[in-house]
Amino acid sequence: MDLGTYGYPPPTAKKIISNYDVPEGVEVRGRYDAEFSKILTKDALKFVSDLQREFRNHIKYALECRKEAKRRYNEGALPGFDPATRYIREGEWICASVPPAVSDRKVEITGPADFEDALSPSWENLMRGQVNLKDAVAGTITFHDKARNKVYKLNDEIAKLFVRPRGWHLPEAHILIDGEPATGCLVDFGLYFYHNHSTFRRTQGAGFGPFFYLPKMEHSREAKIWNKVFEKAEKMAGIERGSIRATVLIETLPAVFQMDEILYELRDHSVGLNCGRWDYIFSYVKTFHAHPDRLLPDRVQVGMTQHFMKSYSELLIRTCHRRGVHAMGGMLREVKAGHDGTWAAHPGLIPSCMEIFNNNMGNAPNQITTMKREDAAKLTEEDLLQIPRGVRTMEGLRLNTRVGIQYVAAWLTGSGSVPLYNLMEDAATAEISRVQNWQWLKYEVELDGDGLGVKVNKELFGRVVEEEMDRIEKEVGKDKFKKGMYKDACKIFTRQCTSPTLDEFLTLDAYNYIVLLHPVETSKL
Ligand SMILES: CC(=O)SCCNC(=O)CCNC(=O)[C@H](O)C(C)(C)COP(=O)(O)OP(=O)(O)OC[C@H]1O[C@@H](n2cnc3c(N)ncnc32)[C@H](O)[C@@H]1OP(=O)(O)O
Ligand SMILES: O=CC(=O)O
Ligand SMILES: [Mg+2]
Repeated sequence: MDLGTYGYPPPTAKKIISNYDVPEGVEVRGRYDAEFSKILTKDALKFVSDLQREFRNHIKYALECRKEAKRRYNEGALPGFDPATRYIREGEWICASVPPAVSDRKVEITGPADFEDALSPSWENLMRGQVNLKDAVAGTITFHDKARNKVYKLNDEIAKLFVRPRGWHLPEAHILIDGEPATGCLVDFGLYFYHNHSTFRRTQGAGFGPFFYLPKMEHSREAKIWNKVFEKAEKMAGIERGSIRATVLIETLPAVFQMDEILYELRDHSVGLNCGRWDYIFSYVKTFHAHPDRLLPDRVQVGMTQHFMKSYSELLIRTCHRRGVHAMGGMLREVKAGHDGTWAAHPGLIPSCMEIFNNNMGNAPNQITTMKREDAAKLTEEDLLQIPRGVRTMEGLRLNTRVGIQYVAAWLTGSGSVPLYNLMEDAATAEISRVQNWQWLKYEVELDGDGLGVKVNKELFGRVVEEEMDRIEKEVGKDKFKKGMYKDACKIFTRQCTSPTLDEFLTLDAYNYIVLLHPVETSKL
């Protein structure tokens, strides 16, 4: 049978069996579950399909523009500030004032409300995520871990939820709107907003919200679409314009030249920008994948002290504070530089993060008015693009391969966030491993840090893959190795590292492996 893209049958004479009550033009091809049906209500799906129909052409256009920019970078052009929007960068304007509910954001725990880097977007994960979010906003979420006989419930004082929908590029293959897969982020946003806006504003946002993180944008035209989506949502809900607030992750290289423009588009809905450093490194490689003079050293050497990273975070702080909103970022170095808060991926990190921010900021909730970083105004395109310094080693190649394969194996089996070798791996960090291997192979780079003059080529990589698979098997044990999807992961990762053209996203290809469509039966007609 021809399964077409994402494995669903082409629209011939098939009758979909689904117990979901759907509006006109919408098909739900994910597994039916009574819990999910409380999320996938006809009205909520109608809201999602309205968003899809109104914005699909804007989204298609924005993704086409990404391709066009890529073509230019591949021909040698560099990303830079857009002369056409100088008036926005130089103009005096500020964003709407920060809602009191989120004025202090010194430490944000990541994971629980993430549909993005930390999540494998299977139907089960996404829908369970929506069910959990609804219960969390209602304050009723509980979990009984039977194996450990432990019951989890919310404390009296709870963190404010920021939900991170997927990036613009990811489809949701289990929901078809007018015969096409829905845009993943509109499903994530639409279902969550529809069910929770009212409770959220009452219990968490002090009249504002819901709050969002927006990932992986490359241009302000993409922020403009989000702004319009927010306005439409506010209108549908009958709430004041500017109620919804979002922090945009600056995590692509082109977006660093668009920070003012992105804030400007979202000025009624913004609560700042965040340095998404891992995707940013990935994006550096991707943007310059046709530039052999811009090869990265080992992944572990690309930290915040690299000039291009330091410049990016300083310009982000300056931009945010000039426009009256938060600059979210990293730790000690960054709090001193002017960041207003950080992410912690594990609760064990919270006390030290909190201590560092409290010690450096005193009782102030943030540094928006006190750390203007006007000095960062002098940062140039050259600063933001400076080639990272360091060396490449065999261990770097091995680690990328070992981590990349294990991450993809975990992702294929439902986990998007995996602690490996004392680091928290997610889709963004796995992307660095993938594109770095691709780049080194493509340009047959010399591993100059080992002093052996070894060049990376397909033969060497093939051996590395074999040896690292053996090592993974030893580390995780034969049983887990057999049951896990390590061989599929190895196939996906290796294909992407060696393909003649660089795949846009690791997860786009891997998504085909996790789409599980609802059974179909042949129509009697
Ligand atoms: C580039 C980026 O996008 S960065 C952000 C993306 N990455 C993330 O968000 C990662 C988030 N982190 C996680 O999901 C988890 O920490 C994991 C899955 C990696 C590890 O989880 P576990 O295996 O449960 O870790 P561990 O056993 O050390 O956890 C200790 C306790 O902290 C809890 N915990 C761990 N991480 C988190 C978290 N992020 N949020 C809330 N609670 C957490 C665990 O539930 C556990 O609680 P318990 O002892 O009461 O049962
Ligand atoms: O989303 C965060 C990142 O670093 O990427
Ligand atoms: Mg990211």
